[in-house]
Amino acid sequence: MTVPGRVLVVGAGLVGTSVGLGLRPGGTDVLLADASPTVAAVAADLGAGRLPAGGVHLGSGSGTDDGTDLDGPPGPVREGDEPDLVVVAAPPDVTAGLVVRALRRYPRAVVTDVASTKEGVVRRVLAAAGEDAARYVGGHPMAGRERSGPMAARGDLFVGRPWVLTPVPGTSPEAVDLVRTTAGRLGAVVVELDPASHDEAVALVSHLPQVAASLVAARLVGAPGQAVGLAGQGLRDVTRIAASDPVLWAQILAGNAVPLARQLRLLREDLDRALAALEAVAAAGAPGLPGASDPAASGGPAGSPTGAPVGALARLVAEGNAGRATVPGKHGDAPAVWATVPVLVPDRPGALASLIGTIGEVGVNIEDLRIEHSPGRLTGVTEVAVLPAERDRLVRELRERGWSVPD
Ligand SMILES: NC(=O)c1ccc[n+]([C@@H]2O[C@H](COP(=O)([O-])OP(=O)(O)OC[C@H]3O[C@@H](n4cnc5c(N)ncnc54)[C@H](O)[C@@H]3O)[C@@H](O)[C@H]2O)c1
Ligand SMILES: O=C(O)C(=O)C[C@]1(C(=O)O)C=C[C@@H](O)C=C1
Repeated sequence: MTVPGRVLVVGAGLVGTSVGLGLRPGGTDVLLADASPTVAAVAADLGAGRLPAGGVHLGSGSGTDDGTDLDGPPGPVREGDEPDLVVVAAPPDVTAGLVVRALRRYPRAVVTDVASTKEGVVRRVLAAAGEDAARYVGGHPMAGRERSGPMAARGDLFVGRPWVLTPVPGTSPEAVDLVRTTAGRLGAVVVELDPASHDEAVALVSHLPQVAASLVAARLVGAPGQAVGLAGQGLRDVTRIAASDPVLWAQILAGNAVPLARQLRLLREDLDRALAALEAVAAAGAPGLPGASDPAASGGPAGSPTGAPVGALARLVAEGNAGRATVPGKHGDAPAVWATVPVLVPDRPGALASLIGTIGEVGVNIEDLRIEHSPGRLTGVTEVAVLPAERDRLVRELRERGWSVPD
């Protein structure tokens, strides 16, 4: 197992700074470079690494021999600045170019990237890098946030998350090993896939959800304030990633156009099914209202919605249940089915910390935690997710300690 002693991160935004923050505590010497010197300086201030002596010169063509001038001559570079591994964490449209320049600049280094689509990047690197391409390993951590830049970075961003590597025939096994070890040090779970299979997979699990979230959130623009003011947790859950960077995501979606279009066509068929069912319900008259068809005639209890269109709606939601149950839990485990314990928490400083402390005293592990914000209210509901076997004991212990736990 090889471990990189020195890592150069090119692109010190959300992902690059998170890589630095995650590697530094293990003793890795991390160098930071960014097209924006201010971004690189902020990332260094946050503790993600150090700036190479002489400043940062990326793509300037100036030939400054300071270790991060990717247009400079091949190494040796300034002593203490030659990396074992270069992680390109820049936007997808400049990734392949930066990878190729890093391979030329550092003839002994392994180079990887984190771009969200892989086939186009890998193809461009193979076409331009010649035999240097053996030292390139395509990569993609399946972890991120809806915010960009170093200030949003977190050292534990990759813990328990899949990190896809896309080596091709000709990739050096030593290079794969180095990147695998580095991702492992960041707490990620490495998965190897060919670039096309990766792109197919992320079209479904990452790019389709982004488009769906953006489209749902866009419906809110211009909606009556009264309607938006009623929003509960459902809308927040579905639209979190709609706050993502439009320029970055335009590149990601365009870089995976064919697989994503395939997924969207399938979604359109499902939308058409939902529409047809709703239109059929409407045509029959809303149940329980004047003009509604006689429920008894269709075999249902009085006042309840009945019939094939309603069955189609239930099927739609049930299919969603089945899909949701396939989503893995923490650390890439099998799908997690946790029990939820709702607790009323007073809206005052320290109340949540006190609840968490109590649960710790009771000896129950918190698998997940969700806080329902109720601005202006004196209490909020905190949903504590625990293993099902622990649920009843936690409810009992919390009530005994004076916490309000609704049934
Ligand atoms: N945001 C996510 O959730 C996420 C998750 C996994 C992978 N990714 C991928 O990671 C990469 C970076 O995304 P991010 O979210 O960290 O974006 P970001 O905007 O936070 O950071 C990108 C950084 O790259 C810098 N940059 C731009 N052009 C450059 C160049 N030519 N040379 C050096 N630096 C340059 C920018 O100044 C910026 O600081 C993208 O390829 C993205 O597809 C993103
Ligand atoms: O959690 C988020 O905010 C993300 O969208 C992260 C997410 C994803 O899971 O789809 C988004 C894009 C990246 O390429 C990898 C991860």
